Amino acid sequence: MASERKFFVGGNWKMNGNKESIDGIVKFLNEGGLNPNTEVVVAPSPIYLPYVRGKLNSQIGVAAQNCYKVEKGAFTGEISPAMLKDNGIDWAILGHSERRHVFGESDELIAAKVSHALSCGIKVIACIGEKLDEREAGKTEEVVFRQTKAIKEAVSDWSKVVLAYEPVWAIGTGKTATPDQAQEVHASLRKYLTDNVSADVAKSVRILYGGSVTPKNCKELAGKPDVDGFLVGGASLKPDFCEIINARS
Ligand SMILES: O=C(CO)COP(=O)(O)O
Repeated sequence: MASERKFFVGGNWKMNGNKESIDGIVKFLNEGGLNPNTEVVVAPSPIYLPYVRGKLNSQIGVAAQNCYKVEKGAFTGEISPAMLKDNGIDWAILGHSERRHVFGESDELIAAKVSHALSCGIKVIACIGEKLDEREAGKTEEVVFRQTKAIKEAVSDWSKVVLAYEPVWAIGTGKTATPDQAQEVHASLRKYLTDNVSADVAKSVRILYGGSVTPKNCKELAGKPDVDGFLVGGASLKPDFCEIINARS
């Protein structure tokens, strides 16, 4: 089953890097002997998007970490999907937990962004995930289903969407979900998609895991049948990111 879905590894650089450090990352990615069976996309800070696009091998995709829900206008500080397209950028991460919880983005706003990005030809890495108190209260499914529902209502073409399950308690904490915990949620999400979208979409959509993925834990996570790749933060800034990209042979 999992083999029908191309393994996908995204590197979310968040608000990190400068030209010098980016040159280093680009060098190891361009020369890193990456598994051709893995789709790789990196997401630099917006100011470096064209810089990175210009330097990276064309097989490696580049994503924005966010974009806005309309094409243009009086929205100081925002970037539109049309502007991404204009700069050769094909992907956007939307609904990341830091956008939700540091910048207060709602399911409704994220859905509007997903819908507009797709309509402009930008592919979407749509993020979902529960907070620690929600997990401890037994509400993991309720939260990720609510977030997925908002996203599914905005999606016109699932072949342009990758889902990323990133439990908030695992992001940047060094506390990874166990492979069984990740598999359990991924399988529930696939069942949700079967019941609420279609069996075909459930079978074909890639569900990534994110949250303290490292070269050490990536292989075991990648061995789970419903884990189709990773969205990696901290470890995507280091040369051993290549080991994560090659986690599944
Ligand atoms: O938020 C993440 C990727 O989007 C995960 O970050 P870390 O890999 O640093 O935990």
